[in-house]
Amino acid sequence: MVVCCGEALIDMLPRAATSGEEAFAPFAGGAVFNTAIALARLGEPTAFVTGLSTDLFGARLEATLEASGVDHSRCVRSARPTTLAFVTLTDGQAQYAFYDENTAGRMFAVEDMPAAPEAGRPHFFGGISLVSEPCGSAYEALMAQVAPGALTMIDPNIRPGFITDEAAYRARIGRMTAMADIVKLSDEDLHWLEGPGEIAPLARGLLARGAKLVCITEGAKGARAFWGEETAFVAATPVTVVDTVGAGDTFNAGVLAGLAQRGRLTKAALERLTTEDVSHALSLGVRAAAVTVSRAGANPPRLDELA
Ligand SMILES: Nc1ncnc2c1ncn2[C@@H]1O[C@H](COP(=O)(O)OP(=O)(O)OP(=O)(O)O)[C@@H](O)[C@H]1O
Ligand SMILES: O=C(O)C(=O)C[C@H](O)[C@H](O)CO
Repeated sequence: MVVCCGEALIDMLPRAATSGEEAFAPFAGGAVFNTAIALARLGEPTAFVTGLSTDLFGARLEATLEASGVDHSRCVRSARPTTLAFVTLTDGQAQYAFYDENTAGRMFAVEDMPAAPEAGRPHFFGGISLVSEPCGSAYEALMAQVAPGALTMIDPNIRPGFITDEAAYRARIGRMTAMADIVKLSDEDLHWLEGPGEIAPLARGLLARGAKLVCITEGAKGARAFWGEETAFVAATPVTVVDTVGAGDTFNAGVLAGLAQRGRLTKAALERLTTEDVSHALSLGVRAAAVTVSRAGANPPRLDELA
């Protein structure tokens, strides 16, 4: 079972109203929520840890978790509101404005979890929860608790417009990427974190700081991976893009599910990665993400929708 830890929110997506005025429609989202849903729909046993509101949107998020078969028994319920993300689209490319003041997700605390963390299970972290406080500190502490005994993966999913204390955020992502066995970054995230330059040496810098596998996504081009002295590339699946919401999140689930299918989702097994393992994982990530970009909101695919 993979444990996904981070934000569940509502993406408000622009819709042309019949009157011609602007309107927004709610879709279940949050980077880590999307990864959890995608993993379960790809057939991997999945648990989700977050601060979940009991409001109308929280109930909708919980219903989506339930319908997708995600174990949500460790979510912290509260009457605080659900975090909202207002999305603008330019040629399908999403930009986000987040509203997380005093929300159930932002106020998440490890000590409020109804059951103890699942030590020993693979854990996934990321998203805007690593920017805000107090949840950022809570997820970092949870990662520090599980990382010595369990495989961990991080996708910081960097949203520069949302970061207020850049020095503190850079320090946190530096500590968490050094703790993680698998680091995923988009090419834009890689340059925001590591500066300008060729992708390969920047990715290898992350390997030198402790990661065993680094995945770099390049939008419509596809995705690359770096491990040991090796590298692999899988081209994106060409599709008609509706919106890119959840592309990277679904890709992450494909990578985790692909590694699990090859028996590589433990710290020890990750040391013995082969090109076939990584190509299988990248290819599942790329194919699943292509379905996500081809429909509205994140809404990741089930395994039987990949054909
Ligand atoms: N236009 C596209 N056509 C086909 N596949 C795409 C397209 N855009 C993205 N993808 C797939 O999704 C993967 C992740 O996309 P991207 O690099 O944009 O990640 P990201 O920036 O983390 O995404 P997001 O933050 O929107 O979730 C890509 O590697 C690719 O496989
Ligand atoms: O949770 C995050 O970090 C997000 O960026 C969430 C977005 O609103 C969206 O659901 C996924 O990219």
